[in-house]
Amino acid sequence: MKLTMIGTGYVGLVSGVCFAELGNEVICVDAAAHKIDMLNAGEVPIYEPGLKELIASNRAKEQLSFTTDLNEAVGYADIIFIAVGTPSLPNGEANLSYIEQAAADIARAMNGHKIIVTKSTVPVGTNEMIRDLISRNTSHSFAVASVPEFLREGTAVQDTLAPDRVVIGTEDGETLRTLVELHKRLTHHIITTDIRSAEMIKYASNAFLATKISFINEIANICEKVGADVTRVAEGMGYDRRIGSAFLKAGIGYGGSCFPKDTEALIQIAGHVDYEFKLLKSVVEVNNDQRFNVIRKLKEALGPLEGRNIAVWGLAFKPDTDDVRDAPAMDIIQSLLAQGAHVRAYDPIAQANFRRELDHPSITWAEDAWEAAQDSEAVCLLTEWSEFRLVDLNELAAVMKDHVLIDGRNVFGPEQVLLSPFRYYSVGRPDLTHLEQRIAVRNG
Ligand SMILES: NC(=O)C1=CN([C@@H]2O[C@H](COP(=O)(O)OP(=O)(O)OC[C@H]3O[C@@H](n4cnc5c(N)ncnc54)[C@H](O)[C@@H]3O)[C@@H](O)[C@H]2O)C=CC1
Ligand SMILES: O=C(O)[C@H]1O[C@H](OP(=O)(O)OP(=O)(O)OC[C@H]2O[C@@H](n3ccc(=O)[nH]c3=O)[C@H](O)[C@@H]2O)[C@H](O)[C@@H](O)[C@@H]1O
Repeated sequence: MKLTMIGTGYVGLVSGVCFAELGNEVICVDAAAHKIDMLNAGEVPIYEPGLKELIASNRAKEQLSFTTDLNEAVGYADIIFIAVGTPSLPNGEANLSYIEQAAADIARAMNGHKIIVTKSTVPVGTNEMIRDLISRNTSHSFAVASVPEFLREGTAVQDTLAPDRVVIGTEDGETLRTLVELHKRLTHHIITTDIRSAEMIKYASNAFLATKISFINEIANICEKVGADVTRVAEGMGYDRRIGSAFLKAGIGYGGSCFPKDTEALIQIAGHVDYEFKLLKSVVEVNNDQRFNVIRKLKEALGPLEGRNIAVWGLAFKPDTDDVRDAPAMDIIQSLLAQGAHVRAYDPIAQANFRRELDHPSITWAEDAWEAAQDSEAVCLLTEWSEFRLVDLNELAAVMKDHVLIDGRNVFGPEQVLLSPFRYYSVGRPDLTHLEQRIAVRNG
């Protein structure tokens, strides 16, 4: 089939490339000329494992191309996917201006019947708004559908080629058959539904995953006070198939371009129909506070932070991405700076993106984890990049001025910590900072 993808962010680019990989002819279009220039030069504007290779092979097969010319791209295809951003407005609602612009652009460029599919995460009712907007601006026939995207950054290619499910919301039978045909090689789990339910499935899924994270983070906070180990608690809960083990990793809270904005947007969607989503409001509140446990633990270990050298390992909101949108590291570093600390920051991939968002004379940008730790009094591990797991804690201690380790992602095991001089703070695991407890753990 001939497909056009509007927007070459994570969703547009990865889905476009994966549809090409399945044998479709795909044009990806973006209004940002610098992204298209990069893609045409063989570069990839985002860091996503496996993506560069797939782009190269599909361009070589002439299955995939990139352009800024939306007229040409819309004219060429049978199915147009809208994959533009839907960031938060200051009040938490989704900003639909990119969606409206894309819909208006499509309407003007149409040259015959088109299927217009929204992949972007949009509030319930948005596809109907898109249908109205397009019908006011074209005389050609068309159908709309909602096919929300569930990929995760860092594993986007495998998530797209082998999704848990595909949701197709449309009220048009022929459109449904075409979209099922397009997606059936990806999974047997194709859920077909009305448009409004499809739109809601996306928000409900992200909100539920965010709820699991805030839930386990609260359990972790209680574990710290009662002397239980949240990693064992999560394991014990996760074997119950009704609960499941995924998304029960306690840490410094969720970040990224989606959970924070989509939870806020769903609270607003509910509010517009006079429903107060109390549970989700608490999920957000818990998440917004969880990251500051890092600061509390630092103060417990070091006292006032003014003039202290604090190393920060990991700036991306999760490993295997260079995305720093709503990364917990942003708030944590701002808080450190506000308290007069010197920050020595390092991330293997996301450092340049982070620095564009937040730079300060009191931040030293390190070339590697060791340089960040040099002469520091504490290391705060905020993103669980695999290279951090391999660090020998005794070698690390040797380059530091004092030995505080705040492990925001529970990367290190008690056996590594017990043999090191660190005053170690994890999330929801038994306190290893006092000698008697260390000896008790060591003796089993
Ligand atoms: N990032 C992710 O992992 C996921 C994102 N989503 C949703 O997918 C949507 C897109 O997200 P991202 O890919 O992260 O967005 P993004 O903001 O990274 O990229 C959107 C792209 O669309 C382009 N664009 C905007 N208006 C345009 C127009 N009228 N014509 C042509 N290009 C235009 C922008 O220049 C930009 O390159 C959002 O609604 C998001 O919530 C859904 C699942 C996963
Ligand atoms: O709508 C979206 O954009 C996407 O949002 C998330 O994907 P993503 O944000 O890429 O990454 P996740 O792996 O979900 O992680 C989100 C955040 O939660 C945190 N997290 C995740 C899992 C966990 O157990 N604990 C935890 O703290 C991560 O560190 C990260 O900060 C969803 O997982 C995707 O299904 C969805 O498509």
